[in-house]
Amino acid sequence: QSYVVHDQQDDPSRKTMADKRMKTAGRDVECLTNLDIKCNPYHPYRTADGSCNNLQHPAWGASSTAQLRLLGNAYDDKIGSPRTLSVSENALPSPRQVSNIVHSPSNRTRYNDKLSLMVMQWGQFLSHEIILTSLVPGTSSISAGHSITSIDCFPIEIPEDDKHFDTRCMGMIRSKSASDIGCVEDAREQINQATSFIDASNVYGSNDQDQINLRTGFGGLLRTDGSDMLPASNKNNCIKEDKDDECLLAGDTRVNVLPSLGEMHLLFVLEHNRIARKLALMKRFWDDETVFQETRKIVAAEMQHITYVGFLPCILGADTMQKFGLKPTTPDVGVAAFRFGHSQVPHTQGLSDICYKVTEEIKMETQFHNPHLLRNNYADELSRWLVSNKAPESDRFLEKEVRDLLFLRDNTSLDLASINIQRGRDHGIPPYNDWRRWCNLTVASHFNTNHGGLVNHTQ
Ligand code: HEM
Repeated sequence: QSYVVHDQQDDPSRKTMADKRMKTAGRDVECLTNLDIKCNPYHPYRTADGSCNNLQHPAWGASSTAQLRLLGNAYDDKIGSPRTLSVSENALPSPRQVSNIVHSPSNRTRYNDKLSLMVMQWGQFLSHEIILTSLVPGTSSISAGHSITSIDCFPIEIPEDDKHFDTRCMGMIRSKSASDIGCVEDAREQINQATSFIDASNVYGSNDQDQINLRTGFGGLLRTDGSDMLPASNKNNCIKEDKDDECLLAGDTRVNVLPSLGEMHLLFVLEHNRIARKLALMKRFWDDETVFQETRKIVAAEMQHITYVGFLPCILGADTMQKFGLKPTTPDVGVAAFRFGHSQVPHTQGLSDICYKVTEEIKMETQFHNPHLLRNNYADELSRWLVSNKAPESDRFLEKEVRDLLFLRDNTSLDLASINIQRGRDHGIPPYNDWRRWCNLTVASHFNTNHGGLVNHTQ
């Protein structure tokens, strides 16, 4: 293979797109269409935003494009109104009520004897690699504000007899509408801010500006804090202990959500720099851009390899892998199928010593948006804990820490199961039985929950 380097900045068509992205960086996203993009067919590397992967359809898989559907939408009005708002007999139960009956943890967590917690952690890291659904600007789905002022608020009703929450309402904001900003016509669609390919965009960012911010500009290296830790971010998206405290910066904004997720980001930044240093020694005439792009290519290939050789067979099984010829993930997975990993989330963050003995188990609810464990040099201990402890079974149960105590702060928290259900309605995802029909399965008339609940609520 020849390593001809085309400087993206010298390519006028790329410049136009980079300029457009620069304008939007740090602000609300715009959407890209095939018409916006002019590709250089000779450019040897993936673009930062995933455009031009397919020269005939340059926007396919690019960041800031509308998400696709396998089945048509199931909005109440077929345009964008969630089914739950229906006053007809089709009105749906509160997601929290469903969550209480279906997803409430069983007395004892079932563990999978074959899978370590790293399978869960890779799942989350990978899901952030291929999907970041834009929310309505200026809001955050994690804010549990109870005042409903905007049509984009989509709060979750909490039943009066709820055992955990004493308020009647859990805040949720609708995903941004791609239709509202002219990305698509007709019905409401959602936007993916990440590239859809496994191209390590969660390590390198999903647009030109983010990628530039993450690079040192010399030796092809990515930025660190100078001592093998992720660089500091200027955003306020984590818990700060004092005014000088800083959150972590990575290619995906969710890096601070949990220390074990941040640890995966750190691992890949260090891996990038390890390879870049070796390449720079071997190819002394390569400039920063060439070392960076060649290393990025190798790191993305590593992520693909881990996903297809390690992760997917654990999740899908060898037969399904064979049957579908290792097919890449399909549309709709982000809001529907891929959230299966929420049931594999454990109830702690743990540390293991060099003999892989667990030395500490820390309550999960103290660790959300709290990067201090990682920053206090526990990265190795966290990694050892992830690879040597069993993952909870992938089932319908979510641990209390994510079902009652998600993002706990000032006595306010959220339920991830309720949010998943409500998000499905927000996106107009068709009901369960439509998916069973699509998979050639029989239609279910009730959930056999062993709790005696939810019969006739299969809509
Ligand atoms: C480790 C603890 C985890 C926490 C605290 C967590 C939390 C969250 C939250 C708060 C959301 C946004 C919900 C919304 O507003 O709709 C979300 C989305 C999502 N999660 Fe998780 N999650 C975790 C693990 C996982 C795992 C293990 C997987 C997969 C194996 C996963 C896959 C997803 C996917 C695909 C989305 C949708 C992303 C998007 O559309 O932007 N998560 N998660």
